[in-house]
Amino acid sequence: MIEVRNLTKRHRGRAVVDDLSFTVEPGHVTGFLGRNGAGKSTTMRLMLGLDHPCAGRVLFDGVPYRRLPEPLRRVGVMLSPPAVHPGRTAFDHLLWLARTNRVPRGRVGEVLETVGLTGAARQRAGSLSLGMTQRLGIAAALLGDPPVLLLDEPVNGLDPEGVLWIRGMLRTLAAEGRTVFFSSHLMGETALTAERLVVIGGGRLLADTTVRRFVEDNARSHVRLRTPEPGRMREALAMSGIQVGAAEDGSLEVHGVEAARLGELAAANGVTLHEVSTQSPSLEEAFMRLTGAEAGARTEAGRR
Ligand SMILES: Nc1ncnc2c1ncn2[C@@H]1O[C@H](COP(=O)(O)OP(=O)(O)OP(=O)(O)O)[C@@H](O)[C@H]1O
Repeated sequence: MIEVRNLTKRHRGRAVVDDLSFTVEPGHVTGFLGRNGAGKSTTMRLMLGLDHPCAGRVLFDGVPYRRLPEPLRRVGVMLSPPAVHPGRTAFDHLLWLARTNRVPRGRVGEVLETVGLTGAARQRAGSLSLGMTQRLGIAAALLGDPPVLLLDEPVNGLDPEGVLWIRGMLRTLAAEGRTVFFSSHLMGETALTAERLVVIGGGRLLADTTVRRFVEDNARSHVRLRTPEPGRMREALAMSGIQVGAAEDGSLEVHGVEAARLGELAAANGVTLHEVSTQSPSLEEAFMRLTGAEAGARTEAGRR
């Protein structure tokens, strides 16, 4: 479990992480989302003791990172891009990490296999593709078989196959009872990978909830209507006091009215429909709505 308590960091008097508190539980994949400059990297650095907080603390199963006796065995970390010596082979990079952390040598081959890098074990790290370097970073994070994983943008640089692989990997690790926390700016990917979300804006906590709840709370579904008679459909809707918007593809968008009612209305008015479908909102829509509202509120507060 990771506990972030009242974490605060100021740079030149400005709070970039502002009284941030959240808990990351084991057994789930938790995504860490925020717009550019929201404070994700600073938070991660503070979590790992790479930066000193002005206030607050972060505990990994009750212990601050710096006080963990064998950190590699307690918290697997991958910062983006992974820090790898370009002249060392993938194998030697992991062997060096294993030796300096009292991890058995045999574990190196195991994690190389887990991340699909066995064939590239003797390749110098500097000659690995971005996707392979990410895999090597994940191998290093897994080396100590830690109960907690903290990954900064683990999907960066991975091809579609790699993205699928990491999704399965993170879910498997969480299903094994580990605490899995990863930052990302890819909403679609986060929605598919994470069960829980921590969302920050302006260094403050905006949401700490499940992906499903976050979407339900921050975005609404709507009905899409496609018709060869948009003018007549608009008229029929207007007669019933229903407001309608237009999507970029020319279809009509209706909020707050059930698809069945719209179909019946079209039939009653003799309007041909080619599509009546309920569109579920995406994590991206929910995120934009929440973080947009929060950024607007901060701008307003700044003006006052
Ligand atoms: N050493 C520093 N000195 C001054 N300001 C800093 C410093 N480090 C970070 N900041 C500021 O703190 C804010 C948060 O930065 P941070 O890199 O943590 O955000 P982020 O959410 O990781 O963004 P991104 O997705 O762009 O990486 C930014 O406004 C940044 O300019």
